[in-house]
Amino acid sequence: MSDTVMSLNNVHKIYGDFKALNGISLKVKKGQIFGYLGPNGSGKTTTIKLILGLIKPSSGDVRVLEQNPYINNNNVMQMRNLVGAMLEIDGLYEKLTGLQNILFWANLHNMNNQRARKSANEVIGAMNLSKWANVQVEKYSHGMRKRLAFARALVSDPQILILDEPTSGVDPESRYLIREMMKELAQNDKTIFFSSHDLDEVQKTCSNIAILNKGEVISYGALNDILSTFGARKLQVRLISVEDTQIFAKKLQNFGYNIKIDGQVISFYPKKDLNIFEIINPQKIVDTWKSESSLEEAYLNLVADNNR
Ligand SMILES: Nc1ncnc2c1ncn2[C@@H]1O[C@H](COP(=O)(O)OP(=O)(O)OP(=O)(O)O)[C@@H](O)[C@H]1O
Repeated sequence: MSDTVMSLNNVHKIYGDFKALNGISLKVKKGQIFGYLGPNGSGKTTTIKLILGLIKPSSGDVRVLEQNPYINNNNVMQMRNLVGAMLEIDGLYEKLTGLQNILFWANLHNMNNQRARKSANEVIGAMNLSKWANVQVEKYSHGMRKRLAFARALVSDPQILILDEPTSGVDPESRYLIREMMKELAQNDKTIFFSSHDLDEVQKTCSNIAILNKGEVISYGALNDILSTFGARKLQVRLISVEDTQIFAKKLQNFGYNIKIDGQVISFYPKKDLNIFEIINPQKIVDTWKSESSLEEAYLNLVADNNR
């Protein structure tokens, strides 16, 4: 069997006359923590719903563990038992306790009572919710609900976890717990696919990413490859005076560049055809160098380039 556990091949999703996804192709391999990024409305949740079989693609092929998740047959039912999910709307039952919510889910996954109880207590403990296990969910804070929804996704010991913005709006403690749990799962060969707007988090957690913009994948691959390709493009220029820094900054902005100024240093991502010595007197430049790029810089510039 191939080590690809999920794939999308030229997937389109059209709502009325609006193209939410416009030919997405992706592969996610076993053991990867795969970050799915993109501005609001770029199609992340739509992709996640397709992967979970909650909606049907307009065209193209979606596979999870070699199955088409939208079809109902025995193979797909078995596949679903190997997938844990956490959506933005958590679907927790308010009047049930945290433990009851998880046991209910375990029951849907056909776990026997003994295994369900053991596993439920473990995942509740791992998410630091043991003291709240017997409290109704309506009394939980937002961060606690997120941790409980994450625990619920884990209870059946899934091979694949699909998470839609698992850490949005949670406190640093919950964020840390969820992040560390993701890393531990990946070390045990589980695969995690999650959408996020938290680029720092994605940089700390993911092995692979895809960046989506307006329903299209604009960057996709190993995070380190994307950062080093992008970092190689970042240029820093130190000028001899604050005044010269301002003049150079203005010229670059007139050319449409996003720049960052730190004292007398300007950093930006030059296009191939730019010769900086044609727009600033070389004698005004003290030094130029290339430097590392953060995911945030890579993301902002990739999306801006794509929107131009
Ligand atoms: N059922 C629907 N009917 C019509 N349009 C929809 C439907 N669901 C989503 N869309 C549209 O498809 C686009 C993609 O939505 P989606 O929720 O996938 O974006 P997203 O990347 O998850 O956004 P966010 O970061 O804000 O959660 C949006 O423009 C949205 O309005």
